[in-house]
Amino acid sequence: MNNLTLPKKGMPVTIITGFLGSGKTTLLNHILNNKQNLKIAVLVNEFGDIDIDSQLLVSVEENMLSLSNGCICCTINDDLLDTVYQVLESEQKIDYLIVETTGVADPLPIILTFLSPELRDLIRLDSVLTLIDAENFTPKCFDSEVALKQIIYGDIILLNKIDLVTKEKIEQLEKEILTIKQGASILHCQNAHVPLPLILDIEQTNIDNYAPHELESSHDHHHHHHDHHHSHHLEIDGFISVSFECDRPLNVDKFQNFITDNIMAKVYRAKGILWFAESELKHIFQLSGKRYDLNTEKWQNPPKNQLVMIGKNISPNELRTKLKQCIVP
Ligand SMILES: Nc1nc2c(ncn2[C@@H]2O[C@H](COP(=O)(O)OP(=O)(O)OP(=O)(O)O)[C@@H](O)[C@H]2O)c(=O)[nH]1
Repeated sequence: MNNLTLPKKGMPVTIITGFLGSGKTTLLNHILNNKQNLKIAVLVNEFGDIDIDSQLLVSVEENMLSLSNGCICCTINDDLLDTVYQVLESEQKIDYLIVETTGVADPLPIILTFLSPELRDLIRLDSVLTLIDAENFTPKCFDSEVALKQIIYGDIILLNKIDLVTKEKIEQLEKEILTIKQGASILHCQNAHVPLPLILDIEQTNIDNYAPHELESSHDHHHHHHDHHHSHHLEIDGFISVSFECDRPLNVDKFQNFITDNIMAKVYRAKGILWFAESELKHIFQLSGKRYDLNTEKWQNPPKNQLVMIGKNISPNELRTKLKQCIVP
């Protein structure tokens, strides 16, 4: 990152957006692993009510801030402001702030918060990066309005997971993305590996692209752009999030059956930390679309199970009941 000369006016902020499972956390880890001496604060926001992402991130010590309580695009705008002030007032000088939105966040209210009078003289919104899952993306954007907005408001589109598709599919995806956003800047990547000078401190967000009435006090944003209430947080574009926690081990065979019989058919995205009676290791479960994997590492804390599942038309009670049947008696 020799090209970075920081800071310019105000602390730079990069927003990472992109649909469920597209590779946002993978990109954040890539940035944190290659940031060299840059002091980065990260703000992650989870759709589910268990904060799994911060456990999957490489350690950033005290500069890791988490907003779990729903979706930052909606009613926790004030929390977002407070958290940003906290970063700005931090005793150790922070060079850069990276915000990872949930996979179902509309990025516009978040962008507007950073461009609002409360923040725009203190920070500099550098760019909005949008991850796209090359394997699972469809032109209909999963019938999700937010997925479409993530592309429209992205300054750079990272077409990720290119290892899982053919060259022809990549070309076709590019065309589809360009019909959604004319003139989009698209980078291809695998495991979100892109040289950092191409994505950080690139000054791509142009405040002039946003109408003056949108750039008013951030306190008003969600009234203008969203009129849903707190209780709708976990149901956006028909996606609902179901969480499961328990401090007894699961039977691995029963869990495998649970995945094939229930999760694969109905759940679009799942992630979790799992404890199996048959293993002394911690298992990290990741599913997006039709693909899942289980990785292992050593437990650092007392073992337990934490799983978040996101999908449309899924029944929280049914999923939780079936998961309970996987617990070793
Ligand atoms: N094969 C392949 N897998 C990838 C690639 N990038 C990410 N993954 C995997 O895709 C899964 C989802 O990646 P994440 O980075 O957690 O996605 P995310 O956008 O943060 O997910 P949410 O926050 O839940 O929306 C993980 O299992 C990653 O290891 C890639 O380029 N190729």
